[in-house]
Formats: sequence, structure tokens, C-alpha cells
Amino acid sequence: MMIALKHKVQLRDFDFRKPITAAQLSQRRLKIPFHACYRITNSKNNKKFQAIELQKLMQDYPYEFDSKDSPTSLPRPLTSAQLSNLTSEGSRLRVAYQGVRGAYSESAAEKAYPNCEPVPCEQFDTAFEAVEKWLVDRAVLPIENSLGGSIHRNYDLLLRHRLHIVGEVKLAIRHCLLANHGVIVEDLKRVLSHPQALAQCETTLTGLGLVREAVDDTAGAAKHVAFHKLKDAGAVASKTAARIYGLDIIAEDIQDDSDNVTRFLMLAREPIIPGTDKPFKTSIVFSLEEGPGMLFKALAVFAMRNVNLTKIESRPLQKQTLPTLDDSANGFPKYFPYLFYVDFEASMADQRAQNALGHLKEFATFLRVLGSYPTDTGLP
Ligand SMILES: O=C(O)C(=O)C[C@]1(C(=O)O)C=C[C@@H](O)C=C1
Repeated sequence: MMIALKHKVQLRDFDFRKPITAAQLSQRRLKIPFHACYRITNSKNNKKFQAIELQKLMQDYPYEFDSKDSPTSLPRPLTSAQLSNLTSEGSRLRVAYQGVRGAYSESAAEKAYPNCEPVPCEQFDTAFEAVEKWLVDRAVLPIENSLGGSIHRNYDLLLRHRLHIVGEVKLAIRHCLLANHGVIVEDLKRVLSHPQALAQCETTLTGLGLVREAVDDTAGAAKHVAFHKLKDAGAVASKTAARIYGLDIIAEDIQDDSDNVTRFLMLAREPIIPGTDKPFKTSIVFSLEEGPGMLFKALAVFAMRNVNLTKIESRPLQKQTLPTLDDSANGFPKYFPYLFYVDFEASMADQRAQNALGHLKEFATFLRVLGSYPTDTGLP
């Protein structure tokens, strides 16, 4: 099938096998999504896959493609769904995620911003920076999982960077054990995946007696196993990753609990205007003086206003993050100062939230609102 791309950017400019680094992003603004590059260059042998992918591409780019096999190349009318995912310049919203194609984070980005252009990034930091430097429009990053708990790195980065939380999205995580064609479970000695994914499949992997090897993301593990044609190693990743990297699914739903959900945050340069027309959540971070009952007092500002807390996380306060804090006020250095991250069920437009934070500010040594955003009330 012939496809003529009416686009200035050449596909050969991009190496679809590697996620973007912040350095690469700083060189150019991406015009063609990486998944498009991948689809065109890699779907040569599978006719059905090719047809579906081309159809998808033509939906995404109604004005960009000519196909000899296509019955018509007339432009299609824009839908309101397409409009809501356009940037102010009229291009598709570019959404950074950590990992390579087929990572759960990519699915989360697509769920959060349907019809967006997901942009893979090597590390969480890269995704934060890509938004800050205007190289992408948003980032979608995991913050907690129902089995594995918090993704601490992203809590720390939320404070280090100046992005705003503008939404959340919950994604059901269903892990598979993947391996190369012809490999059976008895051949496997090791298994590669993201540490969270390995932790979420603890029981199954222990039962199989497999040695765990941590890598940057689940899809990256699948890619590695496929690329190196490993016979003794499998990967814990999604069905999508199996399809993309041509691996067999040896076992499905191997997570310890069928209700395995990861919550992702949607991050932007600007905050959204908080409303009261639908359920909203607010995320804050604060630090306190040391002393008996200080945390109790802090949490009481919400309890006394009947504001429900949905999450509390404490992280070590690193001096370089908040250099203005005087940690030796008592005459000796404080070795274990903490930051408290709290999510509560109220919008910043709600008087109760404003009063609670006004009250907290009276005695907190530091307080920042990370975002006030609509709660994801849908099914994961
Ligand atoms: O490795 C991936 O596929 C990711 O998207 C990362 C990640 C995580 O960081 O927790 C996301 C969801 C799953 O919980 C497992 C891994």
C-alpha cells in the first residue's frame, strides 16, 4: 500500500525504537507522532494490522494522507471531540509519558486526552521538563497503584518542578507474562519489568521461581526480550506490548489482585479554574514544625470542616528542594524533616477548602497547592 506523506518532517528523521530524551525534544517540535512512524515502518507483513493502522492514521490526519487504495481523500468535518484535544495553534495535543510504546502510561495518556499525540520520554524528569520547556503540552504520569502503593519519585518531582495538576485518570492494569515464540514457561529463568509491575505480580512470579530484573518500563522490558530474542527471560507487560513487539502471551492477568488500578496525574503549565459543578479534588504539600500533635492539628483543619481526605503521603524533605526553610531553628539540625502530601475531596472554589488552607497556613512552615482538578469518577 502506498502512502504519500504531505509533511515537511521525514519519517527517517525519527528513530521509533527509542523514547525521546529532553535533548532531542529541544531540537524540534514533533509533527508526526512516534506511533505513526512505527506503524508505517513496521506493519509490512501483516495485512490486517496494516489496514487497521492506516485507517486509524487517516482518521487522525484527515488532511495529510493520500492513499491509492483509499476510495476518497476528501477532508472530513471536524468533530467537537477533536477540537477539545487541539492546542491553541490547532495541532493535536502532545502528551508526554514515561516509557516506550505500549507502556501503560501511554494508554493512560490516551485515556486522559483522547486523540492526543503521546510522546514517549526516557524518564519521569524528562516528561516534567518537556512540559516546562513547551516541547509538549501536557504530561501524564503514574502517582499510585492500588497494590504497589505510591510512586515516590513523582511526589518528589511534583515539588521540584512548577507544573500544575489539572486532572487524574485511573487505569486498570492487567499484566501478562510475555515471551518469544516457542518459549514455554518452564524455559524461563528470569523476568524483566518495571519494579511496580514486578511487585504487583509478586505471588505469580514467586510461584514460578523467576528471578526479577527491574527495567524502566513494562513495554521496554517486552522490547528488550524481543530485540535480543531471549529464550530464558520473559517480560511482565500489557497485551498491547505483546502485539507491538511480537511476543507470545504465556499467561494473562498475573497480577496479585484482579482489581489492580494505577492512578495517573495530568500535568500542565497552567492550572485550571476550579469549579463546583462536579466532584473536585485538591492536592497540596506542606511541612510542619516539630512537636507533639502537629500532624493531628494539620489534619484537623479538614476534619472540622467535614472535608474528606483521600490520600496522605509523607516524603523526606530535601534541603535543596526548599532551601528557605531554617531547619536548625532549635539550635540543632533536624535530621528527619518531612513533607506531607495530602489529597482532599473539595474544589479550591469551595469555601471550606479555602478556610481549611487559610487555617493550615497559620502554622505550616511551607504550603503549596499542587492542583485542584475534577475527580476521575469513571470505571478504571
Ligand atoms: O511500565 C509501564 O508500563 C508504566 O506505565 C509504568 C507503571 C508505573 O510506574 O507504575 C504504570 C502502571 C503500572 O502500575 C506499572 C508500571
